[in-house]
Amino acid sequence: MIEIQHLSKRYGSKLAVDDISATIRPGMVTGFLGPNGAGKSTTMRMMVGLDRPTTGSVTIGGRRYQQNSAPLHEVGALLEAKAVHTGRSAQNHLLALAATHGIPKKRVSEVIEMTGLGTVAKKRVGGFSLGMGQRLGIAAAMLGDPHTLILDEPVNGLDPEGVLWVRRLTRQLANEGRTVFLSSHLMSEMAQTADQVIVLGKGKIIADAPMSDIIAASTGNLVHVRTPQPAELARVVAGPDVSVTSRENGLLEVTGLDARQIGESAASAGIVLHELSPVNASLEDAYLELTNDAVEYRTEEVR
Ligand SMILES: Nc1ncnc2c1ncn2[C@@H]1O[C@H](COP(=O)(O)OP(=O)(O)OP(=O)(O)O)[C@@H](O)[C@H]1O
Repeated sequence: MIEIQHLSKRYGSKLAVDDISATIRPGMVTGFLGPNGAGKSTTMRMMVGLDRPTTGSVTIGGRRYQQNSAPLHEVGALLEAKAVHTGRSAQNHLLALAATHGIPKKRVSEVIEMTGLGTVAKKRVGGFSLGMGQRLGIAAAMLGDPHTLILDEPVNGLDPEGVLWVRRLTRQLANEGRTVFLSSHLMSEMAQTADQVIVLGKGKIIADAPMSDIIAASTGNLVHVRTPQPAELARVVAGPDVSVTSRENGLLEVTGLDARQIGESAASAGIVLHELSPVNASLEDAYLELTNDAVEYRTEEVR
């Protein structure tokens, strides 16, 4: 379990993380979502003691990272995939890491196997692609067989097969009862990976909810109705939770009823319909809407 309490981080005049509190539970995959610059990496760095909080605290398994006597057994983290001595082979990098943490050599072979690095384990890390670097980073995070995994953009640079692999691996680790916390700026990726999602925007938490709730909220029941009798239709569908908005030439936007209910009301009143179409906002739209005010760097629209 990771507990974040009133955590803030200021860099000069920039408040990168702004008083956030959250609990990240074991046995599930928690996604950490937000646009570039939202403060995800800074939060994750504070979790593992690489950055010092300006205020507040983070504990993992009830202790601050620095208080863990065997941190690699408690927490595995992938933060900067390429933060590796590039002259070494992947295997030697992992062996050195294992040796300094009292981890047996056998475990190195296991994580190499687990991350699919077998064929490149003896190659110099300097020549690794971004994807292979990510796999090596995940191998290093897994070395101590930790209870908690913190992965910053783990699918970055991976091919589709690699993305699927990360998804299965994180699911398996969560099923084993571990705490799995991973960041992404892609809603589509998170939708398929995370059980719970924390959305960060400009250093603040703007949502902390089960993924299924976020998906359900994004598919509200807006229905487009086109009819030559808009006033009559508005009258027959009227109700306390129903709203009807008139758009251009006979198009009505109805919320609060689904297409079947509207169609049946229209039929029983003898109203002609030219169009009856449910409009489902995509999950990506919901995410953009959620983070719209919280985007740090906006690309100017090309004219
Ligand atoms: N060492 C630093 N010094 C000054 N500002 C920093 C530092 N690290 C991060 N920042 C700023 O803090 C804010 C949050 O950055 P952070 O990297 O945590 O965001 P992020 O959500 O991880 O985004 P990305 O996906 O782009 O990495 C940004 O405005 C960034 O420029």
